[in-house]
Amino acid sequence: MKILTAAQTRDADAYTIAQEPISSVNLMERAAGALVKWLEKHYSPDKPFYIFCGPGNNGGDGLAAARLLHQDGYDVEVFLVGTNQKTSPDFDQNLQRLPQEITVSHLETTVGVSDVSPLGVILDGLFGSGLSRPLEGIYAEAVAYINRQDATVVAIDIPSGLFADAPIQEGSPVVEADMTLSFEQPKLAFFLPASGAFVGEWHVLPIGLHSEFLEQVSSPYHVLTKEKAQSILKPRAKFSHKGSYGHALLVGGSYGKMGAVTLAAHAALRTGVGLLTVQVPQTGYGILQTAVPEAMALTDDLDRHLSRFPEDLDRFQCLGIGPGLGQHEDSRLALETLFRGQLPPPLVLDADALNLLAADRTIRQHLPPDSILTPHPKEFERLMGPATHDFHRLQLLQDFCSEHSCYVVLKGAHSCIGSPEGTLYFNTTGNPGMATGGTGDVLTGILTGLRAQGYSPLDTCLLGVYLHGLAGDLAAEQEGQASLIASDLYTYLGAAFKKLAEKE
Ligand SMILES: NC(=O)C1=CN([C@@H]2O[C@H](COP(=O)(O)OP(=O)(O)OC[C@H]3O[C@@H](n4cnc5c(N)ncnc54)[C@H](O)[C@@H]3O)[C@@H](O)[C@H]2O)[C@@H](O)CC1
Ligand SMILES: Nc1ncnc2c1ncn2[C@@H]1O[C@H](COP(=O)(O)OP(=O)(O)O)[C@@H](O)[C@H]1O
Ligand SMILES: [K+]
Repeated sequence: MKILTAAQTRDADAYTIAQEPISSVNLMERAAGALVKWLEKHYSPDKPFYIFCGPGNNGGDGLAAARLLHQDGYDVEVFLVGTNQKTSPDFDQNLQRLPQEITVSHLETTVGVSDVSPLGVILDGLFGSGLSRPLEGIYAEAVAYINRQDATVVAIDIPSGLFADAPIQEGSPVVEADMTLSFEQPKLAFFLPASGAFVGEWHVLPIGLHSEFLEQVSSPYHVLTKEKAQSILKPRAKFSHKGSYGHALLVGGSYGKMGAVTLAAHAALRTGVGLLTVQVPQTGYGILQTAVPEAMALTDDLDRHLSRFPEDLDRFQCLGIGPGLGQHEDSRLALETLFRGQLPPPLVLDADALNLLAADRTIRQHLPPDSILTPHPKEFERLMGPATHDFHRLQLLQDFCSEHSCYVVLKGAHSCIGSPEGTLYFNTTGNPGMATGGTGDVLTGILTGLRAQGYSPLDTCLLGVYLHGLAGDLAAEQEGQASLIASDLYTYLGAAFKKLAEKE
């Protein structure tokens, strides 16, 4: 699913109005209808609704929703905020249509306005994708008032005060929504930490924008959906054998960090890879053979850290390097020798492999094309320097992928996969239970296992990141988020594969 900019959304709107054709006010009616249908499904008529409307079409949506909820027997109160300035024509029309019985207050100030019922629902229709500058005056006051209330806050289209596709200044007024109901497409801001924190849970409500426009419009930003991940998944053939599913090599582990490569090994095996070998320093031999009997072990000459890669790399279809590797100079030299030598098998690089890469710009120039890198934001910062804001970080991600012809998984609540063409995919699975040590190592194992099976680098990232998050969601359903640990992710990977394969 594409993510459109605010300007593209306006164009989609205009195209639909002209081509369907439908009047602008009827398109608003359709949006409000979708909104109210969702609200009525989730909130019973004993919940009072407090609807805050600004001067634009977002306020118009709020007014239309007020009328529809009222018609269906809900108790509705409307607050008009700063609407003594110029209002949009569709706002005006919906204000005229508002039934007389609905209480309407014009807010000039929130001083003295009593609190709403904590059992009620506030609909935030102050501003939508038309926001052009930070909120001030009565708008900022209304945002502060909404944020003080204990009622559930549902934002229409986007929390007021957020820009759909641009950063907000720190401390500027933004509605803190529990839920955001976004028309037709999610906004880019939903996926990024600084702005996404205001959005709460979000849902997309289709409002029938013209499919022709949505198909032909070009956007570098995509949502990684279940359908997309499902389309990548390959079934296993009846007469296949372990030779059909690739041989992966994981290289990592050092004294005190054998757990990382062990987690990755379990995860690689659970992706269905045919064979797995793990290269560890000597201290790791017994640990690995005991913890992961399905994997073959190779040992380094050294006891506590790695200093070389196996000679016969050609027999592996993917090489995953990094979990627990450490940053010893010997390991850095081994990486440099690997990069400067014959083209190695496809690579997945994580953790200390990335830190070594960041510390030495000359090896980075030899990064083999089509490699997969999986930094968290701090590792990414070491590679690319600090970003001034989340949107800038996306630009840096695109620059890195295109400069090095590689694929980067920038990990986070919505992990973002960048490709050399500049396309970015935002993941939708996963939960905060996964913010615990070792979950990134599991991802490295998953990606290494999938890549060894012949998935393209992009498909490996999309399928692997989706499954990793889905395994986390299934694990959290059973174990809860706080108690989730990294090994739960590979334990639930089988269930994630099954769930992904299910047709709805
Ligand atoms: N295609 C769609 O997605 C549809 C969108 N609709 C709604 O329309 C909204 C967009 O409507 P608008 O473009 O009218 O945008 P807004 O409702 O966000 O209002 C923008 C208006 O407020 C002014 N403004 C912007 N920032 C301001 C600030 N900081 N202080 C004071 N005034 C400010 C602008 O000059 C403009 O007049 C969407 O978010 C959605 O709720 C629906 O009604 C219909 C279909
Ligand atoms: N709040 C969150 N919501 C969803 N996924 C998360 C969240 N926090 C972390 N994750 C996921 O957990 C993994 C953490 O990886 P990483 O930071 O490398 O951990 P480690 O180095 O301990 O293995 C990433 O895949 C990331 O996307
Ligand atoms: K809003």
